[in-house]
Amino acid sequence: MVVKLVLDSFLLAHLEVVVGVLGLALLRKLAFNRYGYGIAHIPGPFLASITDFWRLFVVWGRRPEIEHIRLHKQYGKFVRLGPNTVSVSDPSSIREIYGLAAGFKKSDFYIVQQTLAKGRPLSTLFTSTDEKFHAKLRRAVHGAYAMSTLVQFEPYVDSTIRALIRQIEIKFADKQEICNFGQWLQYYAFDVIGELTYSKRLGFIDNGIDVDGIISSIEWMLDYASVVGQIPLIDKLLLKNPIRLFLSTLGLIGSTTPMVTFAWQRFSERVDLATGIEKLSTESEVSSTRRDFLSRFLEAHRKDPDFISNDRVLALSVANIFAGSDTTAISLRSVFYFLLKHPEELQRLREELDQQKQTGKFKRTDGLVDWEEVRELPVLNAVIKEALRMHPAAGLTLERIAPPQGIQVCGKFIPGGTTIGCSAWTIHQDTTIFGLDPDRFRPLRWLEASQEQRRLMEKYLFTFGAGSRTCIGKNISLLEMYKLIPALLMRFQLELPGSDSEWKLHNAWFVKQTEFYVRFQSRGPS
Ligand code: HEM
Repeated sequence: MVVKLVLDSFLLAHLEVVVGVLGLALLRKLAFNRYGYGIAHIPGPFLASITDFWRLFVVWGRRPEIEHIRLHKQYGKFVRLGPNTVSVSDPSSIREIYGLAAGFKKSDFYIVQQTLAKGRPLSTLFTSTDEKFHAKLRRAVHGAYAMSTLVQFEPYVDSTIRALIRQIEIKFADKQEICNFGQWLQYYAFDVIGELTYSKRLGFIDNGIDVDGIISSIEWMLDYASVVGQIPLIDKLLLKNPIRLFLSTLGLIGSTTPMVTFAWQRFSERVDLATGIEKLSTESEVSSTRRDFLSRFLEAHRKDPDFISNDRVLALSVANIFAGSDTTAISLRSVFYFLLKHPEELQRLREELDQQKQTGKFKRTDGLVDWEEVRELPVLNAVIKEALRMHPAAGLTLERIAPPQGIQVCGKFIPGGTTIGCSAWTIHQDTTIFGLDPDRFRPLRWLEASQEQRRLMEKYLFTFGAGSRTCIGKNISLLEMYKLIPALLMRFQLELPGSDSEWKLHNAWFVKQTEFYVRFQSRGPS
């Protein structure tokens, strides 16, 4: 009490001095931010150079990709986005930053995305920032995602496509009701991941609902992580504050993320938690032949139980759901939306598919197509690549930390510890690679380009990232897209409710589209 009184009277008597000292300390910090990190020569907004709150607010505005494109147009290849943060939009920097031996590691932005399991952050394949640990984990499971396993995954994708078609027929085709197609594509992406991971559709499509609120919980997490991830320290005061985590480990408060609860339930339905071995139930009699992700992760567990522990198996499944569902839904929405906005492109694709069908190239009689039949179709290829270029799912720079000794990027020295990265949204605007009209949806650019130009366009398509942390699920997502798009286009006539219908975009790390409505009409039996 006495101490407080003395302190109060001191503060009152010396208020100006106290304010002056604090002001000086703040100025010193701001000056250090601007000049102390060794990147003062990199241009960018003044506010960005003195405080990370600038980029936090840009991201909070929910359209940072527009700001990033604008800034690169104004300042060139290098833009300073924070006191210690740089965005690069030169395609040749991709190899330098993300290359296998480049020596960069993921930034703390990814730690903010770590979901919690009983108060412990889960370090997954996607969110791990320890590159050695990551490399070992990736080696242990990469076979599960290899191109050669795709054929074994096809039946799982087929059954989900059939379920989606059935629902569209029942609810929307030839009816007045307009389909919230964006949402159904999300149900599709979640159910496919469920099928692939657990051999079990999770019920998004069958029930037409967000099962266990899992989609909205991921949405909440992305909203949070995208903003807070700009100043990761804030996460330690909020979701990952030590007191909260401690109380959660004691079970006094619940902090387990719904996505983890969800993955854990699926996991414990299949695995005897005491032994870590798959349960033998009538349903899993097929387990000897079942080759879904979970059984592949459990195989890795049997090979190296210490490293691939039960928790790691859980983390691997969570990474699939987190990284593979929204991203695929976003990409599918882009394909359909851009096609519907460009009827001549839709027509070109329809003609390609109809011709394949009429000439007996599609063997199946159930209206679906096999991966082998569609993976090389030129127009389909061009449409998908162009949609992935126009609207990459990840809407911020893929942040990395420069190695301690510093490094040259595009001829510029970047000091060790600098956060640096490229965003697909700015890379894909590069006119030297993608042509003079990069903001137009023009699949023909992929067909008209010379062999050399196409090679460059493919090389610098950054939608799936690059290097050691490149998307491990790319083949799976392509499988999901290459099979669904023809199946729907051959079965239905799709149109936007009005010629001026526009989707809405919300960039919370993943650039999600909403209000994408479509009318369906049957095209007759296939
Ligand atoms: C069109 C759909 C997809 C897009 C656009 C996409 C995009 C990306 C990107 C950009 C990264 C790199 C992130 C970074 O460097 O910061 C990534 C990593 C990853 N993706 Fe995908 N992804 C898609 C589908 C999938 C699917 C279907 C799965 C799972 C089956 C998946 C699982 C992962 C995982 C586990 C990582 C982390 C890989 C690592 O660090 O080793 N993704 N994805």
